[in-house]
Amino acid sequence: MLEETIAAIRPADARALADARAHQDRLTKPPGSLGVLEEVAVRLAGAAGVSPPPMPVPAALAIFAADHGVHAQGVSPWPQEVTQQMVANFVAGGAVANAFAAQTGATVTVVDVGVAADLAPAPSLLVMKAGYGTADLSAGPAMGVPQAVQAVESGISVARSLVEGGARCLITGDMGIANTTASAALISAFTGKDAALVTGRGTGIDDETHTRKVAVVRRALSVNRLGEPLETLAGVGGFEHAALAGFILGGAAAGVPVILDGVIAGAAALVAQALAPAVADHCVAGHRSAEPGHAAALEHLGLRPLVDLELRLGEGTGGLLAHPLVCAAVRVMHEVATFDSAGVTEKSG
Ligand SMILES: O=C(O)c1ccc[n+]([C@@H]2O[C@H](COP(=O)([O-])O)[C@@H](O)[C@H]2O)c1
Ligand SMILES: Cc1cc2nc[nH]c2cc1C
Repeated sequence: MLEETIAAIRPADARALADARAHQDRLTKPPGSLGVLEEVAVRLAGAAGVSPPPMPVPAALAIFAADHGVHAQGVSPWPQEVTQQMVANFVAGGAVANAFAAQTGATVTVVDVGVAADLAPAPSLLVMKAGYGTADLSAGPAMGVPQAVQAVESGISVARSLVEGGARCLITGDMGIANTTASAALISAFTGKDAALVTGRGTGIDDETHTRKVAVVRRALSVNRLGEPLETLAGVGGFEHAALAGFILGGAAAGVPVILDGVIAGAAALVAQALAPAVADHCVAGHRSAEPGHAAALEHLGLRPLVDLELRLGEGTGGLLAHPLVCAAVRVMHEVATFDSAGVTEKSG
């Protein structure tokens, strides 16, 4: 399933990109006046292979949840049970992600890919466990490569079934206490940036904890074999990173744009990009997280974040906030009159 998905991912279509740029310049606005939004619409045209690209509606958010053995190293101020408690909150509709999803009309699917407990069944909860939390990545591999592949394929199948159900835009979400440690390790491994530059304060840690967290990330990078992308993922990643990498690949393979949330999605997108370099052509960076590794990941992916509101929540919140901007960018391509059709005189010279 993974190989077939990677093989189905096409780079941006050059003809659709050129058509979209030309169309932007015929619309009744000074060329370039919509700034970054013009580039977003052009990107989506390239990804879809047609200009104008389809409207990215309806949108579907998938929140992948998992626990992390590295929590035992004291890298997060929150107890591990918060992961399962927040999953229950998502399912009950009480989290920020639920409010933002309602605001933009996105559906919410919650996927347990490795929470360290069995959760109460619910219609909006998919149970696709690759384990009950990872092993401590600072002591050895977080998971086996077969487990990583299983979680990646879970993400692919969630993307596929959302698209089969009618979704025309996928938004990444995550939940996992201590997952900013794994994110920093993945980002350092894939970008080559030093651990100290990409390790942040996650949910809010003091200086002493941050120093320990940087050391934990360094240890993770030295005790694990960092070679093939799946080996690196299995060594220092989390089950939600694996599933998110699959979700991103699955959306790209299905020809549906994927709006990335924060640092966890950024780390997962690096895995996806290492497996299928063209995948970034199908992604939009919803926002830039306050977590320092996120900017490094986005730079490596060649993506420019749409909003920067100093968010550091995860759950898909930054991706959800960007969705109306992406919709507006595409709507312009469908509805705005051209200089010819509206009889507006073009600039001279
Ligand atoms: O999305 C982000 O950029 C982001 C930045 C900081 C924290 N988070 C969320 O906070 C949790 C991880 O934080 P921590 O401090 O436990 O590693 C996890 O549930 C993430 O969704 C998310
Ligand atoms: C309360 C809480 C909510 C979250 N949502 C995503 N990560 C989170 C971490 C905490 C601690």
